[in-house]
Amino acid sequence: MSNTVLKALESLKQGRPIIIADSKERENEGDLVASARMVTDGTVNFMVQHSSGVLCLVMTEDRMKELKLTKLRTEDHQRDKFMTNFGETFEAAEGITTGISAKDRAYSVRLAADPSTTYKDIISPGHVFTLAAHKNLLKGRRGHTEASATACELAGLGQSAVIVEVASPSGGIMTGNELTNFANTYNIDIVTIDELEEFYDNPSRVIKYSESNLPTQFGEFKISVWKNTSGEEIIAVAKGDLQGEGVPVRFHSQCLTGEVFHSLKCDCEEQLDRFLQFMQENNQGLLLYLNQEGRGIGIADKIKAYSLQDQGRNTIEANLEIGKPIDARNWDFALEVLKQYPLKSIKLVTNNPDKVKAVSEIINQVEVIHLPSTVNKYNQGYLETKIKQLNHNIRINKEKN
Ligand SMILES: Nc1nc2c(ncn2[C@@H]2O[C@H](COP(=O)(O)OP(=O)(O)OP(=O)(O)O)[C@@H](O)[C@H]2O)c(=O)[nH]1
Repeated sequence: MSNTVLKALESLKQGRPIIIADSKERENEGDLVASARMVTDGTVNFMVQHSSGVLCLVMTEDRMKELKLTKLRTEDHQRDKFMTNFGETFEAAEGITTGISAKDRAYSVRLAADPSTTYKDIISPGHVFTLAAHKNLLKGRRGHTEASATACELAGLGQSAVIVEVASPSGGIMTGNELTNFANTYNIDIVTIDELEEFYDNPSRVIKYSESNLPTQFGEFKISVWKNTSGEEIIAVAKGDLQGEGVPVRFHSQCLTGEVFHSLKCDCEEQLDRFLQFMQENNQGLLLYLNQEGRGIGIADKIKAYSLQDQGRNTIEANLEIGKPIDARNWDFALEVLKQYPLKSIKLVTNNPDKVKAVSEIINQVEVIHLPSTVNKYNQGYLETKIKQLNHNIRINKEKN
């Protein structure tokens, strides 16, 4: 289910259309939906060609007010069983010709969806219809208007969408199999309003996107990729029964220099390898591999900090000198992923007190296991700084064993 939603959100981010289908009980129809901020001229052209041509910009009521577009609710409105919240039509005040072409409408839509646009930048009436989404979205009204605003919000693109109803060449509105075939022909993602709502209501909004076996030199594991709605990813490497007692768990921050190039400046690769070995020996465990290169500052700044460390600064001083925090990591996404596993009591493998504090907030039984780090002439200062200034509980090994 959620994979479908995530794929659709990805399409919206790229300015491509998706189809949102509603239930048989309601209209039983599909609307072509695109993000109003991201929509391309080509997408609007496609939407116009496969609809009756009535292209609507969905926005919040507040935005409609800001743009001084009046909602068209009248007494008559009560007789509309769908309670469609039409607003006045509009188009860009400048930068278009007649306003009706797909290109002109795409321009008008993008303009109105741009938060910096004011009512002075548009004129009304124009060639783009408008719809106000209910302020409680699908909780307030289960229409395509609210579903499209929900989808765009989930994609991180604000509650502004552009929508049309998909028309059948027969002259009717497309439903059922005809809609599915249309989506397949043009490779368009279809999501239902129910799927969107379920996804929106899930407080963690993280999903396991993919999973496979992973044989390694340490043993056989399962690798999965978790995603959140911001498009961030966490890699989970798991082994065995995770419901048992004392399951080994580790949050591991990415370290390209250590893990790919086997740098001797840090103990990251050793900690990773030791944990994979530990999972294998225990025949169970969960590693969450986090995209937090350089304690969250990224590889480019980590290397900048390294060059200062080459000149004698320690790892803390170097980060501060380049204007970065000592540690920019945040554990929220990792904790949400951790919550998806049926863990009761764990052995948290780390030397970092911050990780212990974070994990202990969501799991009651946390035993902490400290794995040793091997000292060498390049990482000695780094390990000492971590022990003395960052309170890491590192047991130093003189030689790797
Ligand atoms: N900015 C910066 N990042 C570093 C440096 N050395 C290693 N890292 C990064 O530090 C992260 C690992 O943090 P560590 O402090 O080694 O260990 P930890 O993850 O906090 O704790 P453990 O669970 O005990 O391993 C990885 O993202 C590495 O890329 C450094 O000198 N500067």
